[in-house]
Amino acid sequence: MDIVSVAHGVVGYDGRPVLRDVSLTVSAGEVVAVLGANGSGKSTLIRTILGLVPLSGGTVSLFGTPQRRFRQWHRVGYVPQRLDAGGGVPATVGEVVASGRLARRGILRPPGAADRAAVAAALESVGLTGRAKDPVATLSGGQQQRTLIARALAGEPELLVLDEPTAGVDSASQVAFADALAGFLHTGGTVLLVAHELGPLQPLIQRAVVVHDGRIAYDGPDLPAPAGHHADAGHDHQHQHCAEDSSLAIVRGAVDG
Ligand SMILES: Nc1ncnc2c1ncn2[C@@H]1O[C@H](COP(=O)(O)OP(=O)(O)OP(=O)(O)O)[C@@H](O)[C@H]1O
Repeated sequence: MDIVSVAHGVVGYDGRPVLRDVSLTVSAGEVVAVLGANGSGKSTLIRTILGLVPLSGGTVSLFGTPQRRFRQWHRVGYVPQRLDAGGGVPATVGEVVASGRLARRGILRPPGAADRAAVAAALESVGLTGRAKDPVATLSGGQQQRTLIARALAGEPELLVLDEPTAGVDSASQVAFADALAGFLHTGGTVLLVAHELGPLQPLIQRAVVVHDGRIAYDGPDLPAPAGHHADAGHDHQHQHCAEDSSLAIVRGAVDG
């Protein structure tokens, strides 16, 4: 079954086209990375799939249901692009992760054993067991990102959508995240993620979709080769041009051969 299906999707902001006739399907159990240069429309594509940005043309279906009629949002986990952790979130790690259960249990019902077990399993899967009582603000950026991933996993989704889950994240957290993702895949999950650099995620990715100027420029199994020192997991800061170069290399490869 197609978990996600976008057909001829057109999206614009204030009349300015950002996605132009985009079609994409993601099947059950697939791990698809959306790659492309800054501003190419990657975030817009996944936000459109989630119904956070309206289509001005085309259709989106989730789990075989047209998005406008889709109500089973507990089947979808979403980790948005990380905000710079400036302000400090006054919640504990445990509270943030537990909030990922709300769509499952309904706000009025107190958490039960299944909720607590799911939260504990999610914390464990990202390597944050023991940090549940710590305020999120006391964690490193990478650990905060892991908290958000645990929050999404706690909802026991079937589809996980992540916007640059490893951007600017320390290498230990990248590895912890890759392990969590492998565990999620083992349970039959489907993953759609936006990435600039794949790093430790690379072995898990089965398919790359390259967005270029609001269109799908490549969709297939070839992933960008890790480039030189950029491939080093300890290489922490973001090099946007690297992904762009890799994407263009893929596109050229697709055109040439
Ligand atoms: N809410 C918004 N309102 C107006 N324009 C927007 C909005 N969000 C994104 N854009 C613009 O749409 C274009 C595509 O943005 P988008 O965030 O989808 O790209 P991206 O490929 O995810 O980029 P990045 O890698 O920088 O996250 C950009 O020109 C961006 O400035």
